[in-house]
Amino acid sequence: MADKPSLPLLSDSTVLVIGLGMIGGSLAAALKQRHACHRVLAWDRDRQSLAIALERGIIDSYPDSLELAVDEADILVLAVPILGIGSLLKELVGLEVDWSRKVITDVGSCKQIVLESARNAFGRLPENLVPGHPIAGSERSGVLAANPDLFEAHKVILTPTEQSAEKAINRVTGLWAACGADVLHMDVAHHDEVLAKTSHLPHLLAFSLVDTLAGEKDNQDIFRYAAGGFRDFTRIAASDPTMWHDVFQANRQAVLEALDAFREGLDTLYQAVSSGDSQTMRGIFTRARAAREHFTSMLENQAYLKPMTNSQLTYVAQPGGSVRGDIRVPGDKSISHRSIMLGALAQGVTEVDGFLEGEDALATLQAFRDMGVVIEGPHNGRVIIYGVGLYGLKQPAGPLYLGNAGTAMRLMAGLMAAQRFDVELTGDESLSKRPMGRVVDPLRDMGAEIETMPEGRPPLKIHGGRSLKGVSYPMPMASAQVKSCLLLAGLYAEGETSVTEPGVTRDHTERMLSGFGYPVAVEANHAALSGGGSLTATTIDIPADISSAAFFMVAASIAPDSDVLLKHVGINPTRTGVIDILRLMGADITLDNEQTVGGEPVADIRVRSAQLKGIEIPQELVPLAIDEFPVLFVAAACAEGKTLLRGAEELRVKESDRIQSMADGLQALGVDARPLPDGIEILGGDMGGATIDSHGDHRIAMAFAVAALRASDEIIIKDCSNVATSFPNFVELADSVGFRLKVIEKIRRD
Ligand SMILES: O=C(O)C1=C[C@@H](OP(=O)(O)O)[C@@H](O)[C@H](O)C1
Ligand SMILES: C=C(OP(=O)(O)O)C(=O)O
Repeated sequence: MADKPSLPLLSDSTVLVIGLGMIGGSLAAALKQRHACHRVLAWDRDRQSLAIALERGIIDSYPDSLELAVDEADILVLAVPILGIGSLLKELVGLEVDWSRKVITDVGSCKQIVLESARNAFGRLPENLVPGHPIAGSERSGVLAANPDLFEAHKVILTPTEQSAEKAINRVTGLWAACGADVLHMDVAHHDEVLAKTSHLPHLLAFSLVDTLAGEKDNQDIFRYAAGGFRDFTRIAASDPTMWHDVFQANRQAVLEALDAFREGLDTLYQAVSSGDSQTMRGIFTRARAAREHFTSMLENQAYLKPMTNSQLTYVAQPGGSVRGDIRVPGDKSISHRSIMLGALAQGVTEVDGFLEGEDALATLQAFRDMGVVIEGPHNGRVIIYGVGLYGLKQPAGPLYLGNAGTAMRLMAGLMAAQRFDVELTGDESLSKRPMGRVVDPLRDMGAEIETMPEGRPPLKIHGGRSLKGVSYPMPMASAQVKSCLLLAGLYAEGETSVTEPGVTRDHTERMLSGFGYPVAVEANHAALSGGGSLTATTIDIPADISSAAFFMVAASIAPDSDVLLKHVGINPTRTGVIDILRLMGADITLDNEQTVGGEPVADIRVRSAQLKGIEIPQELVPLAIDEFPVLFVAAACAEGKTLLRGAEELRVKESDRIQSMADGLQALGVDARPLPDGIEILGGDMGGATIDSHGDHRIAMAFAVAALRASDEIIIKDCSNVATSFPNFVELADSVGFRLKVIEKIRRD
C-alpha cells in the first residue's frame, strides 16, 4: 500500500460555512470541537440561526455581510439547499474579494448540478472548486440538530473536476478528515447514479408510502397501530421537504431510472402475489434477505460507514492449560459445498442439515443464488434448496465471487464450463494466487473454453455454449477438487468421463452423486460416470468436519490432563488420515457410536492426553490428511524425536504456502523445523512464545492457537479473520474447553 500523502493542516485556515442547516451546523460544530482550524465563520440568511450557533459555541463569529465573511475565509463550504447553489455562486462571483487563495466546496447530494451552476456563474470550472458530499444525515433539520460527531467514521465523497487543483483537493480532503470522516473520490455521473439508488429512491418511497396511507380514510388507525415495520421503513419521511424537493429536481434523470427499475421489480411481485406464485415470492424474499444480511455484515465490518477498511483479527493465546469437555464442531466444509451444488442442479427440493455457516460454504450458496436458485437459510445449519435441474441455472448479473474457497472455484469451474452462458469466477487475494491450470487444462481437453490470468490463476472467464466430450484423465496430483471438477463437468458431457488418481482422495462427490440417484462407478482410485442423466433431490445430514475436529484432537493429545469428546464427526475413510497419523504417534483416540448417516460414516471421537513420538508419515496417508498437516506439525513439535513428512508439495499451494508458514511460525517458537520442497522435518522440543503471521490462512491461525497449550509464553497470531471461512465459532468453542484465546479487532485501512 502506498503511503497516503500527508494532508495540509488547517490550523491557519478560516473556514466559512454558508448555510447553517443540520449539515452546515454539524460541520461547523465538528471543526470547532476538534480545534481543527483557526476560525469557523458562518453566514446564513436566517440571522437567528447564526445567533444560536454563536451562543452554542458552534462558530466563532458571523460577519455583518457575506462579502466580509468571504473576504476573511480561506475555505468556503456551501451548505445551502441544492437548488440555491446556482444563485449563491452568482452572488459570490460578484463580490469584490481576492479569490486566488480561497477554496470552494459544497455538501450537496447531487453533483452534476453543482458543476452546471459553477459553469454558469464563473463561465468555466474554477480550479479552486472541489465539490463534495458527506454521506451522513439525520431526519432532523436546522442548526439545532447540529451534531459534532455526525461525520465520524462516515464517508465523504469528493467529486473533483479535471480542473480542480491538487492543492485545493488536499485542503478539502483535510477539512473532512479533520472531522473524522473517510474521504474518497468519485466521478460526478457515477456519484449521481449511485446516490439515486441508495439514497434518493428510498426517500422517495418513504415519502410516497406515508403520504398515500395518510390520505386514506382510516389513517388514524393506520398510524395508531403502525408496527415496527412501518416505523422503520418510513423514518426518513420525516426529512426536510425543501431539501428533498431540490434533490428530485436536481437529479431527475438518475432518480427516474432507479424508479423504473424499482417499478419493474414491484410489478413482478404484484403478479406473484396475485397469482399465488410461491416460487417467485420465495425467490425474491430469500435473495433480498440474503443481500440484506450480506449488507448488514458489510456494515458491521464498517464497509459502508468506514469505506476501504476491513477488520483485522489478532488472536492472543495464553500459554498452558488442559482441554476438557464435549463439543460438536461445525459442519463439514467439503460436503457443505457439494450439498449446495448438487441440490441446486437436482429436480425437486433438497433439505440439508448441519450445513457449515462459514464464509467458504456461504460463498458457494451465494453463487447459486446469483444464478437464480432459490435457497432458504441457513438457519441453525438448515438449508432448503429448490433445485432447478441440470439446465435451469441462469446467467448471473456479474462475476461470481468465491472469496477464499478453492473448492468452490475448482468444482464450479467444471459445472460452469458446461452452461449455456458465460460466467466469470473470482476470489480474494489468496484464491487469486492459487493454480487453476490443474482443472482448466483437462476441462479444455473436454471442449471447454476458459480464459485465465497468467500461469492459470483466477479470475476464470468461462465461455458458455460449448458441448463437452467425456475424457479419461490420469490425474497428475492426488486432488479431490480436480477429480470432482471433472466428474461434475462429466454430468453434461457426451459419453463417459473417468479419472484415475495417483493416491486415494476424499470421495464426497462420488458418494453424494449416488445419493442424488446418479450412477457413478468407483473402484479404488478410479471413478467414472456418463453424461445425460439427472439428479433427484434428497435429504442430506452433514456431519461435523473432521478437519475442524483435528484441532481439538491435537489439542487434547498435547495438553496435559485433557479429555475431550468430539461429537458426530465425519469419519469417511478418505478423510481419517489425521486419526491414523496421530495414533501412529501414540495418541489415545477412541471412536464410539459409529453409524452411517446419509451415506457418510460418523462417530463420536474421544481423545485423551498422551506422550506423542515422532514418526515418518506414511505416503498413502498424505492425501487423507491433507488439510490437517498444519496442526499435525504442532503435534510433531510436541512429540519426542523427529517427524518427517515427504510427498506433500500440495501444501505449498493451499490458502498459503503451508510448509513455509508453519516452518516460520514453529521456528519463531524455538522449534527445530526444517522445510523441505515437498514436506518438513520437525524435531520435538520446548516451545516459547512469539508473534506469528498466519498469512490469512485459517488453518495456520488455528494450529498456532493449539500450540499455545504447550508454549511457555503467550503466542500472538496475526491475520486471523479467515478462520471464519471454515470454523466461524472457533474461539468460543476453544475457550469453552480450556483454551485461553482472546481476539483483538483492529480496523485496517487500505
Ligand atoms: O474436494 C475438497 O473438498 C477438498 C479437497 C482438498 O483440496 P485438493 O483437491 O486441492 O487436494 C482439500 O485440501 C480441500 O480443503 C477440500
Ligand atoms: C485447502 C482448503 O480449502 P480450499 O481448497 O477449499 O480453499 C482448506 O480448507 O484447508
